[in-house]
Amino acid sequence: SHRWFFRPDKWIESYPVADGPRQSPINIVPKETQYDSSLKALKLRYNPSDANGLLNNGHSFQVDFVDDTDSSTLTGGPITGTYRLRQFHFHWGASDDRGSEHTVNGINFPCELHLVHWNTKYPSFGEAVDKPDGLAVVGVFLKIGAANPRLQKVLDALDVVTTKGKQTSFSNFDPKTILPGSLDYWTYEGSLTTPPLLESVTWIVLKEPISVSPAQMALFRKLLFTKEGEAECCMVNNYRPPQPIKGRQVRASFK
Ligand SMILES: NS(=O)(=O)c1ccc(C(=O)NCC(F)(F)F)cc1
Ligand SMILES: [Zn+2]
Repeated sequence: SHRWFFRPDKWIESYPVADGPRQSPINIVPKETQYDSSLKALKLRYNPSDANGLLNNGHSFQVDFVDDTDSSTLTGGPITGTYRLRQFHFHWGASDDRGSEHTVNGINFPCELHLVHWNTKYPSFGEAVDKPDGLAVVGVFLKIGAANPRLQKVLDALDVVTTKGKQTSFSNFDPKTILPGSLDYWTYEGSLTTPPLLESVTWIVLKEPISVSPAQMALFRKLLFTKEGEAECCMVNNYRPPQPIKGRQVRASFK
């Protein structure tokens, strides 16, 4: 079943950094975070025409962005300089009681969105991905509620990328439309949550979730981990559980 396709407990065998000092995700305990008045507001400026395709990569699906200019960027927040949007993707569960990677007071959300950005002090994403200040990922929780019309355009494209390796055209989409009203965030130094688990990510987790309906969650769960022609295994529970905080400080941009 899907347990054989996504085995976070096995990753240590090939990626010793799996039990490193700054692994992600983590459980966020708001009462243990520290408000930092020096944290700036997040500035997300995305150009919808940079959206460039949607891919089932075998462990999630991602919407890729053209990142050869500074037309879709993240600035401000806890970071210095300019980070370019590379892709966004999601993690979700087999049922609505789990699926997110970060948790808040031990609470799991059914889904979590990650917007992946890389530091333009490096020449490319590939050069940035293994540097301690190389990436900045904005995490957004999805909680069960009313159907989210802004999400629907992404979900409607999934029926043609059911199997691993399938991709489809996807353009003219502004990720700002799937962000919550408030950009209040928690931030900490962490890692990629999938192999190679590189400790290169400044995490920026938004406090306010966006909504998703049960019917919309069912669309995520129609994807497969497997390639066309292989015995089908549904793409669910593609989330890594929270990792040890190891003394890290989680800062809050809000009181
Ligand atoms: N789930 S996450 O932490 O946002 C996350 C973000 C990006 C990647 C990624 O690009 N892996 C491919 C690479 F770079 F070659 F390693 C993996 C995980
Ligand atoms: Zn992710």
